[in-house]
Amino acid sequence: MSHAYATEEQVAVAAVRRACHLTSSVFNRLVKNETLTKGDKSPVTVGDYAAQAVISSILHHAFPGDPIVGEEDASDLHAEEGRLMRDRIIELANEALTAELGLGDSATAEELLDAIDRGNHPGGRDGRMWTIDPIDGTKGFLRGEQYAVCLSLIVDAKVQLGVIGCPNLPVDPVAPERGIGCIFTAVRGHGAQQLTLNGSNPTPLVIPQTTPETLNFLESVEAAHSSHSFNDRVSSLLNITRPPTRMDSQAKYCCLARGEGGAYLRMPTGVGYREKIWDHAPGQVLVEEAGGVVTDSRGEPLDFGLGRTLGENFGVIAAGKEAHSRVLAAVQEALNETKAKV
Ligand SMILES: Nc1ncnc2c1ncn2[C@@H]1O[C@H](COP(=O)(O)O)[C@@H](OP(=O)(O)O)[C@H]1O
Ligand SMILES: [Mg+2]
Ligand SMILES: [Mg+2]
Ligand SMILES: [Mg+2]
Repeated sequence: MSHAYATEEQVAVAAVRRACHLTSSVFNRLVKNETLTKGDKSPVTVGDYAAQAVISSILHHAFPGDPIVGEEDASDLHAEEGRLMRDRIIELANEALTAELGLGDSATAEELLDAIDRGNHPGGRDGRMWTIDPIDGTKGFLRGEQYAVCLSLIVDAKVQLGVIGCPNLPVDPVAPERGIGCIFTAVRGHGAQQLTLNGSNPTPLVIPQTTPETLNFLESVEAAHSSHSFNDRVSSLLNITRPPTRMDSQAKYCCLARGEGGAYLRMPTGVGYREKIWDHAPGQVLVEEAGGVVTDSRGEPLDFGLGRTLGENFGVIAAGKEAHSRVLAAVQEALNETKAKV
């Protein structure tokens, strides 16, 4: 790890590992009153809050001056109704923080809620900032399917480091006996790799060439998050015969980076939703460092300097270089068809 972000990468992998152990152990013990519905109707669990507290505390310890753009905030936990959840989050976060990192005595409830709220940075074009998505794909997490613990370092609006932990993802899709649980890391200019969940056995990742027979789309499970019907249309324009692979979270970027699927296509459903930077920053650097290309549906790069969101939603196309240009052309053809209809 001889590069400018070696310390950041080491700290980020340690933080993601800790959070992955926390979330997978929480899943087996999750009970009904440990999930809330946020203002935008999306779910959040004690696992999301505790994992953000852990990652934010570890980052603060190592890089006290760095701002954080984190998905969660502790506002729903201050009220009396939030007390049971709050106690559980504190217990889980302290278990994870004191386990092996030697961060000293247990943190107080106030310190951990502050750690969660340190994720309130507005983002922007200048300087260093971290993004945390403590559980990406909370719906997948609740179903016992794919989810990801996602961390990135953005410097002057460019993602320099991405670390994604996927506790439920098979280590090797064609060798199920190797078990589940992987961590993916990428540093701009230094490649992408997959590690085991305990941080060992680094394997470099390079996206292979695809043909229409081997190409298929990776897409969200949730129809509300991206248009399944648009992807169907693009598939038929490209003569893709394999059905799409539906999977929650940035595990889609990880699978793409190691040669599964061939293209990740996420087109807006038309409800005016703005994509969040923490849902794409680590995936973008991972796919680019594995030799792929990530753009919106116009072929423009994603802009991580606009704030907490990517701005107006033109969707996301991620694929290997050659597949990307074919998919982009088909996406534009499908968009033109839609325009011609209205
Ligand atoms: N209407 C919408 N359109 C696109 N993305 C949405 C959305 N509503 C929620 N999301 C985002 O979709 C993410 C999950 O992506 P996917 O569908 O690929 O698993 C969620 O992340 P969280 O689960 O971290 O909240 C959330 O940020
Ligand atoms: Mg969420
Ligand atoms: Mg997310
Ligand atoms: Mg999340």
